[in-house]
Amino acid sequence: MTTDLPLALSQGDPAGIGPEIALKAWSRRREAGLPPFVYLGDPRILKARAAMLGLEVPVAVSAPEAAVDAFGDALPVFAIDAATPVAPGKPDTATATGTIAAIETGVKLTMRGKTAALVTNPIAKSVLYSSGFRFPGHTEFLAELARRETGTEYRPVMMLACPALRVVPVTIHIPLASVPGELDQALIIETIRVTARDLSQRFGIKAPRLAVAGLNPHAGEQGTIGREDEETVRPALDLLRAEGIDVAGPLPADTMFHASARARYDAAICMYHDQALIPVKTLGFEEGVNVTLGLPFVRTSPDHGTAFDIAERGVADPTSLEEALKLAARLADGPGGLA
Ligand SMILES: NC(=O)C1=CN([C@@H]2O[C@H](COP(=O)(O)OP(=O)(O)OC[C@H]3O[C@@H](n4cnc5c(N)ncnc54)[C@H](O)[C@@H]3O)[C@@H](O)[C@H]2O)C=CC1
Ligand SMILES: NCC(=O)COP(=O)(O)O
Repeated sequence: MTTDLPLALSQGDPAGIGPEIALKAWSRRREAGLPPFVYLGDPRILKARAAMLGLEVPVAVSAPEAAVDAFGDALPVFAIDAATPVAPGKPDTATATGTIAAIETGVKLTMRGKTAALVTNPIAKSVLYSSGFRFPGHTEFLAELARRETGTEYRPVMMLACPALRVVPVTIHIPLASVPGELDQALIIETIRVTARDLSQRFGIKAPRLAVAGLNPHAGEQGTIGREDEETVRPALDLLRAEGIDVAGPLPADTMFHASARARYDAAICMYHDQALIPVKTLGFEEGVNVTLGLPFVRTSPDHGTAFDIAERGVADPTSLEEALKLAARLADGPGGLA
């Protein structure tokens, strides 16, 4: 990373594995070649987790401006008071305020030039929803926080990437039964435009090749197995081709993800969450990264969730977080990324 700014790393759900993988990543900073980062969260929770798991990590409360210098000797923490006890593996709505505050702080620091990019630890959507949080996930919340900073509306697009595959779900965290109703040409067109632009401008892929999955089995089999692929997806792709975007499809999703099919595109555009995330997590769960396109700043995240089931055990793998930190630093530096 050429910038002298640290990355901001939000705490995520403190009852999950976020604190543990942050501690482990810091411990592996030299061998993993990690850029400096400042953790946004409650230092007492981090210290308690380190002690519980037997991780010898010094934690130093630090302003972002001092974090790069501090990083060699201690894990710098920009303190956000959680004001509530946390039990690993036991999600609690009372922690939502601190979780949300860490994300808000990360956006402010990054958009105001104090940190180079934002990396988010996983949140449990259900915990935040039960506290009244009205966004489906980070992706949409970050666009709203960016709008509050600049007054501009952003179209956030989720992309997950591992060395073998990049995927973009057009619809994200909605019930499967709602997908056909939510899919429309405007959503498909906007999602693909943002993907093509950011793959080119941020990832340095000059003319991105995009493969678009149909919604239905066999991409609708000429309209005989569902009408959406002919009536919604295909016309959207025709319009994008007329704009010069390299899109293939709608393609049968079941034959898009084997090795020789993957060699024909730079990203797969999928119609719903699991159509996109099953292949990418199958091919690269350990090193997969979630990156939000369409924002005026860089945001990445590990591909996994809060893993409450292992939060007490000390067995969480920090690799995906480490890859998210490295990708955030590369993207903050300019075009590069996983290309
Ligand atoms: N970026 C984010 O904020 C994300 C948040 N989530 C949230 O996470 C919560 C739990 O979701 P799940 O579907 O259970 O997925 P999960 O990824 O938390 O866990 C799935 C399985 O993978 C294991 N696992 C996950 N990360 C691991 C790691 N680093 N090392 C070792 N094992 C690991 C878990 O122990 C579990 O058995 C949900 O509330 C969901 O909303 C899920 C994905 C992304
Ligand atoms: N399944 C991906 C996921 O839950 C991440 O969502 P987000 O919080 O990054 O919007």
